[in-house]
Amino acid sequence: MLERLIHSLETSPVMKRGEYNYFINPITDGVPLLEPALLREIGCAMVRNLDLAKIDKIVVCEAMGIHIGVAFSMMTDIPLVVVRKRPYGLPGEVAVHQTTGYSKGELYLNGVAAGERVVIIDDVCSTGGTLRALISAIESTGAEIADICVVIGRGDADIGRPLKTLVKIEVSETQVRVVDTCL
Ligand SMILES: O=P(O)(O)OC[C@H]1O[C@H](OP(=O)(O)OP(=O)(O)O)[C@H](O)[C@@H]1O
Ligand SMILES: Nc1nc2[nH]cnc2c(=O)[nH]1
Repeated sequence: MLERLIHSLETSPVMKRGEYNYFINPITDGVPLLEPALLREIGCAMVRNLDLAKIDKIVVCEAMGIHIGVAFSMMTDIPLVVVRKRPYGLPGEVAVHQTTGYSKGELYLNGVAAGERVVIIDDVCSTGGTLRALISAIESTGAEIADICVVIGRGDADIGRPLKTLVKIEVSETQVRVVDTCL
């Protein structure tokens, strides 16, 4: 279990984005190639690790939450909401600011309503800026966040809530090391 993910991480190249050591991996970048078996491995691990009782919606963030969210939605039959990086101007749309280790932008949430129970999933949590933005957007709708899970955790970001990770990594200038797993 998780052998494919661990192998793909420990063979990931690392590049500089400013001062930030950015690892490149199929799950977090879609390149060079996303193997179905890797996606299945992650979907199964998420189903095992998340509390899915009475969940109305899965919330993911564009872009690299989408393939994970699609796999998870098809395995659980729970509908998927994609938080986008451009506005649609629909009634009730919530805009929040996102800051990561190497970028800043706006996120736009549609399709989540007061009283609903949602889970948030994403590819990676590093500074926690994206998850904090998603949490703030969902809280402002009056929906309840039942669980949060990322495939990869790097660092010890505080998102103000419990965070489940399938694997934890350390990233140096040249290398990714898996230091813990959910198993
Ligand atoms: O914990 P953080 O520092 O916020 O980093 C994590 C976020 O960074 C990446 O998103 P990014 O905004 O780079 O966009 P992408 O998904 O389009 O690659 C990734 O998909 C996470 O959502
Ligand atoms: N691919 C990739 N996505 C990220 N999102 C936040 N940090 C990283 C990183 O180092 N690599």
